[in-house]
Amino acid sequence: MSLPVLSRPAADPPTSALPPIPQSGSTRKSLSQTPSKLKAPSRSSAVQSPHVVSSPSELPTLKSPPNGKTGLPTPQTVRKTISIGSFPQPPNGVSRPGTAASMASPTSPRKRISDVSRISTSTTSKSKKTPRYSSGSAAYRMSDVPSLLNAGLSSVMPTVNNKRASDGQSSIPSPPQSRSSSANGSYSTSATTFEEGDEERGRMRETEDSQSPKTNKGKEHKGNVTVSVRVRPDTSNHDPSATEGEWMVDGRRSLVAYRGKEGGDYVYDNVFGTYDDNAKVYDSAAKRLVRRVMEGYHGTVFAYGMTGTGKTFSMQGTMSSPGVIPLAITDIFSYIRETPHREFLLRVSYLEIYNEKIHDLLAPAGSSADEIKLREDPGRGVYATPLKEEIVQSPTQLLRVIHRGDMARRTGSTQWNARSSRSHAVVQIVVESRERVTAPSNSHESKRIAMLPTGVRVSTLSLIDLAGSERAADDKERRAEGAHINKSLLTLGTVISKLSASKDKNGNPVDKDGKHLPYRDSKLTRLLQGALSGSSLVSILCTIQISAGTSTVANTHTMETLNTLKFASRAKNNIVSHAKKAAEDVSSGAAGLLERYRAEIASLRGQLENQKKSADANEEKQEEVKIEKESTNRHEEQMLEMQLARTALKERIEHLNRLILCSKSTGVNSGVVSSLGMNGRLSGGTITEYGTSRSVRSSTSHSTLGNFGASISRHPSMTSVGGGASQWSPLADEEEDPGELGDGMASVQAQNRALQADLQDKNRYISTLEKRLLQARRSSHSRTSIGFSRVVQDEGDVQKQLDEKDAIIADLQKTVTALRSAMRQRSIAEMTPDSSSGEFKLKKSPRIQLDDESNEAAGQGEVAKSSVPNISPIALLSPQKSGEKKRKSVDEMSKMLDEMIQDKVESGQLVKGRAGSVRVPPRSTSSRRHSRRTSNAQGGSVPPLDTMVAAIRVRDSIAEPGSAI
Ligand SMILES: Nc1ncnc2c1ncn2[C@@H]1O[C@H](COP(=O)(O)OP(=O)(O)OP(=O)(O)O)[C@@H](O)[C@H]1O
Repeated sequence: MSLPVLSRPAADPPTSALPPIPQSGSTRKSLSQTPSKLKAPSRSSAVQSPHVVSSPSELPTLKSPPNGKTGLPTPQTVRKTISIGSFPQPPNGVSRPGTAASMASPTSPRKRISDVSRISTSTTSKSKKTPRYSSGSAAYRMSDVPSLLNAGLSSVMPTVNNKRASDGQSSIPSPPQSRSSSANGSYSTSATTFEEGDEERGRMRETEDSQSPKTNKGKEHKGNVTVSVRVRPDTSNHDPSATEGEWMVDGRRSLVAYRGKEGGDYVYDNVFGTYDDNAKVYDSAAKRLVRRVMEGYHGTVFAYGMTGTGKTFSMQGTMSSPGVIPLAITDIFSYIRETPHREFLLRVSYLEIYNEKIHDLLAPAGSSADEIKLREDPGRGVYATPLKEEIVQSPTQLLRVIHRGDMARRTGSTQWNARSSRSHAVVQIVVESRERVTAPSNSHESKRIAMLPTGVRVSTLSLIDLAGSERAADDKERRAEGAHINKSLLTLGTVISKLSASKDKNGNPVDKDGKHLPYRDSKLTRLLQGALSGSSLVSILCTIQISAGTSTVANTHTMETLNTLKFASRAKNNIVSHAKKAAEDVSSGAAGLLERYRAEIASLRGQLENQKKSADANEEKQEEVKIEKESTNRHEEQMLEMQLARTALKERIEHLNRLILCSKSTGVNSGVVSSLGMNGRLSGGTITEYGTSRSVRSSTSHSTLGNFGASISRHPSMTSVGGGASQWSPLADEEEDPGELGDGMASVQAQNRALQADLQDKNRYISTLEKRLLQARRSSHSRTSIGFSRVVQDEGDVQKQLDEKDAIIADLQKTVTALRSAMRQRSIAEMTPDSSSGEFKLKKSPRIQLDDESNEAAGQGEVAKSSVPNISPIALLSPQKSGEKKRKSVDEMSKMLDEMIQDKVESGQLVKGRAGSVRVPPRSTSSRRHSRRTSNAQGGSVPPLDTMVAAIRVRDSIAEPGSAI
């Protein structure tokens, strides 16, 4: 069969978001005028459908088209349950549905389902006054019913002549495929190619709504309610031909007709046959509602039907054929992707009503949650609380959450369904959206934008899988569950029927708010109150299973199926939706999570920036502290170095001070005297020798012979005394140092050391000379051996030189000996300033005294003992009188030495240097001869120096008996 191409309506497609009720006045009128004549095609009288004609005689019949050659029953065989507002009404007189009886008229014995297409054709062809109607009921319905859920469908539906794959019937084609996105990428749905235009129309309607409120005033929005019927394939073993002729399912015309007892024709928004899959069901029954929810409307989709008829199958589906819920989730996220100018926040909850108790299916297993109650809020409507809500960001995440809830749902095996849902399950997806604000470029702007009063729109999509109505089960528990289920379903039917009953003569509900309706009789109706009372878009999917035969089961199925069909008819007729797009709430109090999150994000951003600033400041501070610390460390290091240097300097100073003190106290420490081994000499000391030694000291200090002065500081003796020759610097001042007690004792000591240094230097000088002499001898011998004849003439000169050297050496040795002797004498003089006087003994230290006792006569010791008072060693060692004598002797000795040196200089034996030093001059032959002569002429006469040397030798021979001079 080819259907005529649907011509676009002359007028523009509907542009109102919430279009006026598509019912013509006649339609509503006809319904209102004929309620008494209509009765439900059900045996049950509990709920009477006012839209079903009970008698074919009372109903107008559809005439066959003039060219009707189908041989199909007369038009009256097709019942018209067309009072459903969203459906286009046939022209006058043809809208009255036929009855079951009419369907079973002789002219049209039982029609087989396979004949439906012909039925449809014949039916429409008979309507002469309404050629459009004859062209296909679905086609003109959609064009004439610009409801929100099928808004503009006619305008985008190019043709309606698509052959229906199932049942060989034509049906409303699905919108073209617009996307293939899915949560898992495993499926796709048709649908949204036209949605851009659809959205545009939606917006236009929205604008019109706001600009011309009168347009919708007083008009019903029945087009916002979609009722669909889905026929489940019969899996029973009975002969499928048994149902033929008894039931007719015409998907193209959305018709279900029962020609049995109390049968009739039922037309809905959608009728899905056994071969229609879930995608088809979703596209036709729920897709647009989901889209409207994303635009800001509340929407409710629920499946109603007898147990085992495919409610869960339709809502959840399978992996290969996902149902309404997963497909809706896919579309939700597709919409979000396609709407970049808005931002969304999704949160989902999942509850079940089991035995009239609400359970949170997302609550962790085993958690003792509080009892969930239903509350009502003017803004939110009726809602369950406390209920766990999860914010989801992807289809997969949302599907996982719902799957988790499914796992927690109560199911049980019944005689009709191995896995029967024993509860009503409600998935609620709350969609928050707002205009997207430009991403801030800086923090200041961020704060400013965050404060903008952009409103948040909150809408809710409720996807409900009701438990199936059922006959009393054998099992007790199942019976109890069934009782609750049936009670709630009965209440639902009652409410829906009362919705109808509460209408006034004009067809308007008397109580728009539904205050007097028994919503509170069950949790289900209470929860569905908002949807049933018209604040939301509604899509009801009723599932049936067609059975034939006369068996009890078949009869039960038939009864239940008819009840379901009646329920669907009542729902379609009675539910009036006033759904409006939710306003964008700019008040902070009622703002949704999105706004709160936005504010929180702004606040967190502010905090982050503050933290960043403080972190930067901290970093700077730390840097400063670090630099400061480094400088402090450097400073400390410097200070430490300085401290060390100061300490070292201090130590040096102290050391030097100690040295000074030591040097000053050298004469004080009598122990030093004994360490010098003076005791033995003390006994042998004479006044003459003492005086000699003093003169030597004087000579040293005043004449500064040679390098004596320089050598003093390096003298080992100084080390022993002062702890280090190098630290002995103030020698020059020593001569000026009057001594610790001002008696010149320290000077004497220093002179003593100076003499020792002199002695050392002289020794070195002597050894140097000896070495040179030896070298000269060697070279002389070698020269002799090489060219003896040639040098023999110089032999005399060499010999002379050697003699002269020997003489000088001898002189120097003598001088050294004399100096040494003088030193010793002076030391003795220090200790024995006046050996002849009894004063000495009196002033000796006790130690010296003891030593004396061991070396001298006992008598003297006794005197000493008896006469030694308790006098300090300093006093003993620093007798004023003896000091004067010593100074005098030293001066005399110095004077003598100076005279001797002067003699030597004058005689040419010594040459004075620039710095007052003296040296032996290189002798000329004449001078050497003169010297020899002088020496010979003098014979044994000894010059004054020699005399002194001799004296010293004498003394040395006393002091050092073993030493040979
Ligand atoms: N249209 C269909 N096509 C194929 N199989 C279907 C269809 N509808 C239902 N079924 C199958 O029928 C069985 C029962 O379906 P389902 O559980 O959905 O029924 P129900 O109405 O939810 O029952 P209950 O109310 O007891 O939960 C399942 O095995 C399901 O796969």
